[in-house]
Amino acid sequence: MIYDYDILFLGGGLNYAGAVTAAKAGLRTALVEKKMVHLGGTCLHNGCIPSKMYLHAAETVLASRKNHFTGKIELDMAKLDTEKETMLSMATGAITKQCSDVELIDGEGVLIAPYTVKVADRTVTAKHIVIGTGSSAFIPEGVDYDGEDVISSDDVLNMKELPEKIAVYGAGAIGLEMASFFAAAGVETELIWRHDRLLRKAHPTISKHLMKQFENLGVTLMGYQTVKTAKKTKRGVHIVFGDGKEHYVPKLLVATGRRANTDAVQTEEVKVGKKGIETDVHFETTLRDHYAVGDCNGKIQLAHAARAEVLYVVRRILGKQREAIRMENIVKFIHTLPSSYAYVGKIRSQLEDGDVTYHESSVPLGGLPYPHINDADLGLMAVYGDEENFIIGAEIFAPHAEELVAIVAMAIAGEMDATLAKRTILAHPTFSESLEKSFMRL
Ligand SMILES: Cc1cc2nc3c(=O)[nH]c(=O)nc-3n(C[C@H](O)[C@H](O)[C@H](O)COP(=O)(O)OP(=O)(O)OC[C@H]3O[C@@H](n4cnc5c(N)ncnc54)[C@H](O)[C@@H]3O)c2cc1C
Ligand SMILES: NC(=O)c1ccc[n+]([C@@H]2O[C@H](COP(=O)([O-])OP(=O)(O)OC[C@H]3O[C@@H](n4cnc5c(N)ncnc54)[C@H](O)[C@@H]3O)[C@@H](O)[C@H]2O)c1
Repeated sequence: MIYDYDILFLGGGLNYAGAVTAAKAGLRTALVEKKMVHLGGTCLHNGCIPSKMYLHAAETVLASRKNHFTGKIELDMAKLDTEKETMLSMATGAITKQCSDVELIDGEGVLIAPYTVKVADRTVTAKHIVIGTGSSAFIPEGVDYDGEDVISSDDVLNMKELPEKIAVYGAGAIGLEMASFFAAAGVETELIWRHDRLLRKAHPTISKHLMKQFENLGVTLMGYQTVKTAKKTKRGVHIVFGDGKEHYVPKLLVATGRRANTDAVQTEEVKVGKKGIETDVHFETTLRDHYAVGDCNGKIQLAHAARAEVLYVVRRILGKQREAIRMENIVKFIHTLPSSYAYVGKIRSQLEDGDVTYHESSVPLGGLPYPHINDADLGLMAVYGDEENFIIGAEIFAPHAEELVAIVAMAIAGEMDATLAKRTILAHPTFSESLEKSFMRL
């Protein structure tokens, strides 16, 4: 069969990185994106980048509330939104430029048969197809999303002014990040979730301290609650909880997870499961030469995971990839304020459930001058070693924990044991010196 392309990427989120690599390697490459002005996908336009920009701004407001500052700093959301749009259009322009050797096809693509994608009235074929159609906000039954008062993270990241009060439903990555953003920015914030603790699977001290951190921010914690119905009314959003109690709030942010976008798959040979498009360890679907990467395969919903997966697929097609990706080596984090939670490798709850002997070395940050200066008295560094004291994981609760955890991520990838790690002498005064201390005590 003669194909139009060697490789076609369906969806232009992190898939673009794979398309650029494939085209550079000389493959005839196409990328189909239904919203070409949003090339770069959710991470760039409605996810990682704008949310971190917002958190960074709110962090400044929070820091300015300390006693030794005078005056009141407020967040101008309209100006922040304008700056965000400028930054995003620059970044989209840069990505488009990188794609100069990729044929960009603007439109919604559907895999209608093996090796065949239909975009409007055009049908194109490719020897390899990489699906990267992402995910969308999941709205639970009974919740009437309207995009104005009952909103999703997409709507928050396009807000032109802050509400006076908001309730956030769901305590995963988005719920915790956005509750931190609103509270730090001075919005009266409620956090509603269905379990007793926050971050139930995290180190128990971190879980406890994160709750304390939210209390310190002034967030009203409403655990053990499910929202049965939520609907906009004249008095605000009317919420009825599972136990029948009623509540009114001006705005409700629904952050109860994201579901894989799988509608583009219209051929039975590619199996779609409950979590997303089914794939093996090589991200190949049930149909040979057809791959699914990123959020749509339901494995890990993170931008760097999506990027690693698509690059893995392209390198494998080019015959350059030998080892499968170790999913445990992917750093996971939640950006809360002032301390964030990050982990890599195995965490304590997984180690407790398994039958491996492990050691834990934890260093609390409370009482140390440098964390105190940085409002991180609730922080903790926990590093885990196996029976032979090889480093197998870490959980960190500290400002920008997602950066600090990189040290451990590299130690794990490099199969370092505690003896080698102990050779490291890190700077003072920093957060990383507490990590050095946890290596020393392992
Ligand atoms: C608020 C928020 C904050 C986040 N923060 C972080 C963070 O800090 N760090 C992190 O790692 N991750 C974060 N994430 C997750 C991250 O954004 C996603 O994991 C990542 O974007 C997934 O990339 P993807 O390429 O799989 O999908 P996407 O980026 O969603 O890209 C999919 C693309 O496919 C297109 N598409 C869909 N269907 C079709 C079709 N039929 N035809 C053509 N095109 C189609 C879409 O328009 C889209 O551009 C965040 C997510 C959200 C919502
Ligand atoms: N810093 C980051 O890396 C970052 C930031 C934001 C988002 N993300 C990614 O985006 C994805 C989506 O984030 P999210 O917070 O929406 O999802 P999530 O899976 O992290 O959390 C969803 C929350 O909603 C709850 N929930 C699920 N179904 C529910 C239901 N029917 N009723 C009530 N509660 C329910 C869950 O118990 C959980 O607390 C995450 O998987 C994450 O990987 C990552």
